[in-house]
Amino acid sequence: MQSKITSGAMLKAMREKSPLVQCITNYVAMNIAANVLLASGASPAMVHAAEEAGEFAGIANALTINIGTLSTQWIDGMQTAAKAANAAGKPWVLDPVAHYATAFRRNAVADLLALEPTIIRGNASEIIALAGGESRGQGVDSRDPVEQAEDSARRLAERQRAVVAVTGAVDFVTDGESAVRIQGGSALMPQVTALGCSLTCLVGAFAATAPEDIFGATVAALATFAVAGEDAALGAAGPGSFSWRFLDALAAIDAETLDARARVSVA
Ligand SMILES: Nc1ncnc2c1ncn2[C@@H]1O[C@H](COP(=O)(O)OP(=O)(O)OP(=O)(O)O)[C@@H](O)[C@H]1O
Ligand SMILES: Cc1ncsc1CCO
Ligand SMILES: [Mg+2]
Repeated sequence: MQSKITSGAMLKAMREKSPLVQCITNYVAMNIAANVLLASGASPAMVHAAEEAGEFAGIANALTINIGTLSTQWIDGMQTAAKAANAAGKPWVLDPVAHYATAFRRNAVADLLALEPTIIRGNASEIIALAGGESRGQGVDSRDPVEQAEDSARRLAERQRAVVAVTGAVDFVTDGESAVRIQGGSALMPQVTALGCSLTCLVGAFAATAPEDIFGATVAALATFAVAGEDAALGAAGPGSFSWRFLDALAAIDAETLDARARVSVA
């Protein structure tokens, strides 16, 4: 299903709404992800404890769940929040960080998939493994090209009835029927930790803005990262200066620029 409104219009609407996004993310990502959301115009809250995660999911406009630094207590919070989001009809995004690495992660992700995430966002190695394929991922880092994950993404999207976003040099988004590729970004992006985790949170912000157009919302979030990544790379001396330039670029990008520069093509 192709989106009826542009990524730029989505960005504008997201900023007008400034959605509250409950991010259950890892210790590495918490700070950068919150800053990415603030710079983009959304309102992040890192709330993960089982005692409150479900209640908070009732308040938030969207939920994102990332298994990067997992523990049994965190899994309780994730499941409670996902169930509450489902009960309240709110979209939620799963980021299956390195789920192939250990049995603990595999089991946690299988249980979360059973709770039917609205969107799954991962790197190529994660998506290949999630669809049952043999991935070459090393820890949290992808070692597979996105092109190799495209069939896996389509299968996973069909199986889960979810939108699947695979990120890397050229991103790929599919709902199992339609698919697009998004070019842009920078080779410096995978050299800064947790930008993928941060993108997962931003996907939540766009999904909260356009729950009726989850595919278009996902594309808009990825396109925003792609254009901001290009801008941040200009003049960046390396991963360090890229990192702060990226926040500035996210804050500076406007709807017209996004629509003029987003490179989204039907796959
Ligand atoms: N080689 C590249 N060239 C351009 N953009 C890239 C490249 N690699 C990644 N990106 C971009 O970086 C962002 C994060 O995607 P990535 O696939 O690195 O996530 P990830 O592996 O889950 O990251 P992390 O686990 O560190 O959070 C996306 O916007 C993606 O398009
Ligand atoms: C480095 C790292 N380790 C666990 S989560 C994380 C952030 C990138 O996925
Ligand atoms: Mg990741």
